[in-house]
Amino acid sequence: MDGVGKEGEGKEKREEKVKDISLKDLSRKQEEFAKARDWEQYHTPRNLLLAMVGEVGELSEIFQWRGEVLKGLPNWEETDKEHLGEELSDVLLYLIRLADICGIDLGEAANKKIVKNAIKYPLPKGV
Ligand SMILES: Nc1ccn([C@H]2C[C@H](O)[C@@H](COP(=O)(O)OP(=O)(O)OP(=O)(O)O)O2)c(=O)n1
Repeated sequence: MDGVGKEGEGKEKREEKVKDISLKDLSRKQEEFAKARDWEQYHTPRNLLLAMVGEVGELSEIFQWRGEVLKGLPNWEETDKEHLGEELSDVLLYLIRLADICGIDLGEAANKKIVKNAIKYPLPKGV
C-alpha cells in the first residue's frame, strides 16, 4: 500500500501518516518486524496468544478504578488517550500476527462473521 513504509537497513520509520491501512498491511509490517529481529521463532500461536492476553490486561488497567467512562473520553488527558491508543494497538498487532501465524485471513473471517451475526440476530420487525 502506498504510504506504508518498510523497515530499511537499520533504519526504521517510526511514525508515518497513513490515510488508511489494511489488516494485510499491518500483518506484513509485523512479519517484517519479527523477521528483522529473528523473532519468528518466538512468534508461535501459543506465545502470541499469551502476549495478546497480557496486553489485554494492560489495556484493562487503563480503565481500572476510573468509574464509568464517557464516550469520546472527554475528561481524559491527552497522554492517557495516547497510552490507550498504544495498548489497543498492542492487542490488535498480536491478534493480527496470531491470525497470520495460524493461517487465518482475519479480514475475511471477520467479514464472514459479521454476516453470520446478522443472520443470528435479525433486525426487529418494522426496522
Ligand atoms: N516478541 C515480541 C515483542 C514485542 N512485539 C511487539 C508487539 C507489541 O505491539 C509490542 C509489545 O512490546 P512490549 O512487550 O515491550 O510491550 P509494551 O509496549 O506494552 O511495553 P510495556 O509492557 O513496557 O508497557 O511489541 C512483538 O511483536 N514481538
